[in-house]
Amino acid sequence: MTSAKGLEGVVATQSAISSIIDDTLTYVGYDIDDLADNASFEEVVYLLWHQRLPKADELAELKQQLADDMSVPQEVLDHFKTYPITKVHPMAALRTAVSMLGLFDEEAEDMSTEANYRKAIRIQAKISTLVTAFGRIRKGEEPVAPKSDLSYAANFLYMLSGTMPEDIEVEAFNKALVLHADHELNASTFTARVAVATLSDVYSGVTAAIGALKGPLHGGANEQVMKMLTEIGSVDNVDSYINEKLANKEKIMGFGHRVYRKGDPRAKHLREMSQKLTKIRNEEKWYEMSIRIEEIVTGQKNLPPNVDFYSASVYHSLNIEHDLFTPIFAVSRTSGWLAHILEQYADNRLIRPRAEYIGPGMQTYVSIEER
Ligand SMILES: CC(=O)SCCNC(=O)CCNC(=O)[C@H](O)C(C)(C)COP(=O)(O)OP(=O)(O)OC[C@H]1O[C@@H](n2cnc3c(N)ncnc32)[C@H](O)[C@@H]1OP(=O)(O)O
Ligand SMILES: O=C([O-])CC(=O)C(=O)O
Repeated sequence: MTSAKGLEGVVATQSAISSIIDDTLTYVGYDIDDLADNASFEEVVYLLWHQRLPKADELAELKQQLADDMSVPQEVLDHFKTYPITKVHPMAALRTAVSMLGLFDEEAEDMSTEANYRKAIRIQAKISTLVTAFGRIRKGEEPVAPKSDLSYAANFLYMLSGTMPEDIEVEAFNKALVLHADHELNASTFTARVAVATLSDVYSGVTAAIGALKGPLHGGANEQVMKMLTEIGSVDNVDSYINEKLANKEKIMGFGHRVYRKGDPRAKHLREMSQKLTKIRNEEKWYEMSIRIEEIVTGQKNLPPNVDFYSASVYHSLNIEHDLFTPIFAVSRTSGWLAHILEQYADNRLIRPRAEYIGPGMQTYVSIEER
């Protein structure tokens, strides 16, 4: 037996949801550039779950279902107040909260296709309520109830800030949600599929996936990018900061990718949004610093930015607290996780690879007195 470290290059499943071929990302055959420029997040959710774009009435129905299901059991909100709330990372809180949601879902153990689809809608609806409510409760503010006439993107921003978002903010946020929705067999999606391939329930799959997304080599990188930008502080400091990191062989967060070689097609959309929003906010330094970092890292290491790099300055420009960046990634990626979970159930086989054993050969047990 031979092993591929990190399963690099291993094709572990078939999927009809999204593909990365020659650095082109598609959702069900639609180019991500096309979707980023034209689609609403709700349309993308439908696309990922049904493998076709919705007709107008189907989209209206999904939007209605999502709006109807956004409220979260009071017990889950109250539970937030029992956490050491100013210290816990919001991704850790979200991981617990999604698991707890399952306790209040009467259909949690119903494994029928219909019940699993209904749970997908409920989880997608409630996850943005959870993130925004946590963001408020930890500051001593009351959660804000969603408005049923707002889009998913607008509702998130509204529930988080308590004020109506501007059109440009909704446009940027919707685009970010579309861009993050799915990405073939990334680590968190694989995690979700492994969990449910044991025929565990949907909540297990999403909870496990949140845990995998949290790490800085995956979704957690967007928060680390903002930490780095904040530490650098100004364009003048970029060169020395980045050169020192590279000389010390440290990783620059938001760069590199396991699959893309020429570059992540999502990054340019976020770069464009970052330029627009930082200009509107009169805080161009975040964009200018990012551009200079990109020049250095691509120039010296030939590593292009990934989706996490420019999303940081975009979310910062939307006045979102930095530790909520990864939970926002989770809000969007939940749609992809759920699509993969439903696909896994539809043609399931336990996922159980092998390990190449590299430990000692056969040994004889020695009693504790003789060791
Ligand atoms: C949504 C997402 O999950 S996108 C990815 C988000 N994560 C990040 O941005 C974190 C920074 N990037 C990384 O750590 C990596 O590029 C990953 C995890 C994304 C991909 O990792 P892998 O395919 O396993 O590549 P690996 O980590 O083995 O790196 C290969 C080489 O490139 C270097 N490298 C990779 N990424 C970076 C980086 N961001 N900065 C500097 N060097 C890097 C490594 O040091 C290594 O060099 P070496 O061969 O001299 O030792
Ligand atoms: O595909 C990956 O390995 C990571 C990634 O870009 C994503 O999950 O969006």
